[in-house]
Amino acid sequence: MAGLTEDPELGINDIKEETERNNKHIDKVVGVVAEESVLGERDMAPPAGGLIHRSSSRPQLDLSKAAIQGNFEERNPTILLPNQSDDISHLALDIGGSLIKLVYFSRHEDQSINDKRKKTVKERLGISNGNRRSYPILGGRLHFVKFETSKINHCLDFIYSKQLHRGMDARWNSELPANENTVIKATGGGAYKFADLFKERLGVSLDKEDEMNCLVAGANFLLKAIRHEAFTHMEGQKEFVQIDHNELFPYLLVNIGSGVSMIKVDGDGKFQRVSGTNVGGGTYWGLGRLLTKCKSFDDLLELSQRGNNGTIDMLVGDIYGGMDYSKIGLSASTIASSFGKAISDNKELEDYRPEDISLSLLRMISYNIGQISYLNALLFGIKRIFFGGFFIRGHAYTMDTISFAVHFWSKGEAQAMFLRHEGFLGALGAFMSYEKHGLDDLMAHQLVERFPMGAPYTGGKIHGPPLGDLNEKISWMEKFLQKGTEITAPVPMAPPGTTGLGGFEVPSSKGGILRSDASALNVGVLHLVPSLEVFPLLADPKTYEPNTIDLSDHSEFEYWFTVLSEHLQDLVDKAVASEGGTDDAKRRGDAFARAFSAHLARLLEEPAAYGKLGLANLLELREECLREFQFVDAYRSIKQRENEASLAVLPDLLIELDSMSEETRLLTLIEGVLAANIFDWGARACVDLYHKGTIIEIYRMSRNKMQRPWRVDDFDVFKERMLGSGDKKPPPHRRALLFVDNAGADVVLGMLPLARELLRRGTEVVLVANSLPALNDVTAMELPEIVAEAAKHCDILRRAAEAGGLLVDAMINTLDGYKENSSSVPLMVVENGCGSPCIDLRQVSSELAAAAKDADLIILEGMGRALHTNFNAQFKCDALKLAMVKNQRLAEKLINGNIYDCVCRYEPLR
Ligand SMILES: Nc1ncnc2c1ncn2[C@@H]1O[C@H](COP(=O)(O)OP(=O)(O)O)[C@@H](O)[C@H]1O
Ligand SMILES: CC(C)(COP(=O)(O)O)[C@@H](O)C(=O)NCCC(=O)O
Ligand SMILES: [Mn+2]
Repeated sequence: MAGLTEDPELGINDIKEETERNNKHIDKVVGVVAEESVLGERDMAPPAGGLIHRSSSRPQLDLSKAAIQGNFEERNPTILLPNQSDDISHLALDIGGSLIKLVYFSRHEDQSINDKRKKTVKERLGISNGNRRSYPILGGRLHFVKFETSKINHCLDFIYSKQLHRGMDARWNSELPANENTVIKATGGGAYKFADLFKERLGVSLDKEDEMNCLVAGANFLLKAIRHEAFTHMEGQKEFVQIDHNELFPYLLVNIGSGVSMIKVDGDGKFQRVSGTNVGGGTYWGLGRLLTKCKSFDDLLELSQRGNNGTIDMLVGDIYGGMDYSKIGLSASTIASSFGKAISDNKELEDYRPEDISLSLLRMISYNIGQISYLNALLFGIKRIFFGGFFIRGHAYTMDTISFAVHFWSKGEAQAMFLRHEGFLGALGAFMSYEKHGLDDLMAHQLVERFPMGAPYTGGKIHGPPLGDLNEKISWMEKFLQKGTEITAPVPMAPPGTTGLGGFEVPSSKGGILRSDASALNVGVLHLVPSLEVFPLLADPKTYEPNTIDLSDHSEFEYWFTVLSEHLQDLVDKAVASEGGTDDAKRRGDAFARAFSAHLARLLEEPAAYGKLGLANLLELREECLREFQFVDAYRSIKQRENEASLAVLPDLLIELDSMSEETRLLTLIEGVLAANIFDWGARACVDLYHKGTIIEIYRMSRNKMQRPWRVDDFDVFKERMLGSGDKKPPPHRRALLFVDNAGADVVLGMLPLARELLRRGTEVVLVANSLPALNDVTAMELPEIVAEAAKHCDILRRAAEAGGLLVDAMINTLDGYKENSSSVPLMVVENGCGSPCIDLRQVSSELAAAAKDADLIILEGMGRALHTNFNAQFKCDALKLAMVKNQRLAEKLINGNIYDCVCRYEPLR
């Protein structure tokens, strides 16, 4: 299998070498997946005995004279440790008998743009400086990688090449000498065994942390902080589970590494190692290697997929002459004795197929561990068992076998669960043990998992030296594709029925769905964004599910796979054009297309590879992928052109609106929002439409076609809330949050006039827009200028924008005489914290969260924000969801309607 790697900065070893050797022997490239890197000279750590002299002192954090930096009222102020001389590394290791696991942190570049809009919004909303957390986590990324312990030199070279052994400050400032007192937290036996080697090669001390402590700390962190970390795996079906923090304990943690530990966990730091077994991952790999001559663990696992253990295991039927032993509930295919047939006098090792041996061994060991785990769960009255360790390897058959054993023996009482970061528990725990990095209380909403290029294939492996820059990344992609055609083709499946279904009470993973390495899970990079918050107006954040479309339904995934694949070329063209169409842009465009196709192919093969996947995640993945190849804003010029065209007709529209009665005007405004939502460059049907007329023509056409009742039409209820009935005049809403969608007509001719109406009625309006570009969506950065332009033609908008501090720059010369308008309700703009056409309201900017506190009306607009996501979301205030459906299948599925049907769903707070 072609190997892309997990880490964004890593490339496949062979490919890297190819690049350096000027394209010779390209045929080596694909199909070879070395587990670890062979690093180029420039990345090599100094040889043993070299460079940095020893220091035996074991540094501690010096908290004396610790002081809060900046504002004391901030929730998580930065803490300065002036007397802290030793530089704390943000790398932690778990050096096990088989594998070295590495977790490291890289800091974000400081991206805070302190523009005036943000400042005024913050002042108005009474927020100081977000909620930055304490020293030194100011946002960053957590990376996960692994090496074989036998190749520890590659690991040392990797650490050296990334300068992970230098403390944070030294890494950030290359002028600073490496601090000889740097300590690295490490756990696992290798922390003792290799301490001297680390000192000699890297000049760092390993600060040893207890292994069990780390496993538990890692597991607790993952289960609390990462959404959908745990999943069940039965009969080939993965199901992600969200565990309530309050109901987490007690559980049994079974870590299947080289050996197996069973730990009863009762709380944070509260645990007891209750059992273990020496028959573990090392046994499978060790015995398997001897018996099959396999060269790698993955090969051994792969062999098992084609095996039939019935040729080597003694089955009940073998003993009972083909019959079941039904009295005690054993079918003829139950394994009576693993490897029992090998007692045969007339067969030698060579007479057995390696495939059969591997499967027999895998089943024996997995089943045995499942059974011992169950017994311990029974002994301690525990219902939940989490399995970790790299033996599991996300392998479907292994998980099914373990689940089966637990389910069978406990008669369904106990449940086996697995973890996406299976093998990294200890390393994460060691990482957590650094004091004062503030990570321990991070919440799920502050972590965003990303799968940068390199992610499509299995997680955590290092295949080559770190890629230095964008250029290396691109050439890696280019090389990859020259040979990597198989990446876009579905992975071939093993013929059905060859996976050895005859066996003990069969975990019924079908041969047909077990594919080579397909289910091994990808581990992404965790982005820590401490300023993200849960949207406070969600009725119930615990049950909130942003995605309307669940892509675990395979036909659904296939449909969207096709839609996104077909749209890809058009997107690449736009992206390349947005960067001037240069050769460099073309190269990046190609690389982007390859990377995104690779993601799609990986997901087609294993939809759960990146965790729980909804349509919103897929759309966001595409945007992330664009950004990765430095396409900042692919639709920039399209947005500009449409803004200008729309702003030119806005004055006429406003005059027309003002001539109407209140009632007609409200209807026309909502119609206008729906009609203008047709300008969506992400929808195939609409893009085809744009070739048929000018923006204004299409807008008119769209408006003329508006016919009530819309497919979902709650307008009358909304109107009553706004205008009342008879003499009853309801009070206006206090504050409305308008989640805007597309630039151009959508925002200018649709949402702005609606905002203006609300302002006129005395409602404060907050326009909520994307922090980063996505398709042709308008961003929070772009809005003030658009509003300023519109305000030139409209008093209401002008006064409100002034009151909201939006016109600080833009209107400086046109505002004489309108300086103070304290009487006007303000119009504000806040960013939503995301860069996607959809929105997950569990992760919004602190700015939006603050703005939400006084809001009693939210209006979600567009397909991405109101249909793909949040269609079923419930709020603590009135909510209006407005969108035109620009996709036939979605229209049929969601509203039993047709393309271009409209949704006006109003859900008043009851
Ligand atoms: N690439 C690999 N090389 C060796 N063993 C692997 C590999 N991938 C998975 N394994 C399995 O994982 C086990 C090691 O798991 P791990 O959790 O890292 O434990 P340890 O800390 O004892 O090294 C091995 O014994 C083997 O069964
Ligand atoms: C990406 C989008 C959600 C953006 O829609 P919007 O929120 O702008 O209304 C939408 O264009 C979409 O679902 N496009 C893919 C479907 C298609 O091309 O038919
Ligand atoms: Mn959009």
